Amino acid sequence: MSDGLKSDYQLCEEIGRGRFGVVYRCSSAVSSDSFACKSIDKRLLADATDRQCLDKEPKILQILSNHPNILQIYKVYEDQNHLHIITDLCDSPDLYQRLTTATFSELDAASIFHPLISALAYCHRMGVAHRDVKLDNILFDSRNNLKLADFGSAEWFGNEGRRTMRGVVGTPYYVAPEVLAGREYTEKVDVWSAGVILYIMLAGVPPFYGETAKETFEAVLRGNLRFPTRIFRSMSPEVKDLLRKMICKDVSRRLSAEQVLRHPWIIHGGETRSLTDLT
Ligand SMILES: Nc1ncnc2c1ncn2[C@@H]1O[C@H](COP(=O)(O)OP(=O)(O)OP(=O)(O)O)[C@@H](O)[C@H]1O
Repeated sequence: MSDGLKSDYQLCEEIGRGRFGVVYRCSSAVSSDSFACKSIDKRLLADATDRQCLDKEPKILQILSNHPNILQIYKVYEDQNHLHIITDLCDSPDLYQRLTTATFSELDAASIFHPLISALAYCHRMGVAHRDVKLDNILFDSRNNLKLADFGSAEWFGNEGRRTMRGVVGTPYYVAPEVLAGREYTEKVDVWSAGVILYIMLAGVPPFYGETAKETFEAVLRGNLRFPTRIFRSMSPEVKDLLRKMICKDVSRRLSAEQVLRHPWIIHGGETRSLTDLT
């Protein structure tokens, strides 16, 4: 273990495991505050692409460190076999775990969706596309603050005069059709994925799915958004309007994250139904 890490933090119990390493709870030797330490085993990296992702994530997190809803990075230590990244500790259930027990009312969904979209708007303002927005990457700290995490697939756009990206990344249910089609794409792929998340929070099922990954991809490529009456009967026209404008195949008509922040459903915190009823 790196000497710096040993003197600055005390490693405690394991709290999770990913493909490349282990996440531990740790406490600061100075303040005793709790953090997470993600220890990546460099020997598990298969190739140069893995190594690139690994190097990129802390750099991108450092650039984005000023937003309250983006996982903050505090320190990086490297030794011969490991990279140790100290971040906010998110020890409340993630959004995926929260959705295994219940779907959300519009009000509850809005209270989660607003910080998520504000984090994405900030990423886009800073020239970063997340490219893997999904339920399991939406974490919560012990005070229930949302923290957007896992920038391993993120990419800079808009630098060197470039505005578009290429490369198939993401996760089947959430990925935007232009990514699957192998076309050039923009940061609006994150808006599509965030729309899918909002849909899942309200409906309990993704808007596009199939028995296999291939069938799911085909459904995404068709991009035929439906609101089954059985599920959406009681939902406001405003939230359906927002979903249509986010999960929109035509990228030029799809809202930007900034525009989503100004949509009436977001401005009224998911309370548009009662406002509509009053008028
Ligand atoms: N800051 C954190 N606080 C608390 N738990 C965390 C934190 N970061 C990650 N975890 C948990 O640790 C586990 C492993 O996370 P990690 O980021 O290494 O891998 P992953 O993104 O889940 O998977 P993979 O890297 O294999 O795609 C996850 O289940 C996650 O919930």
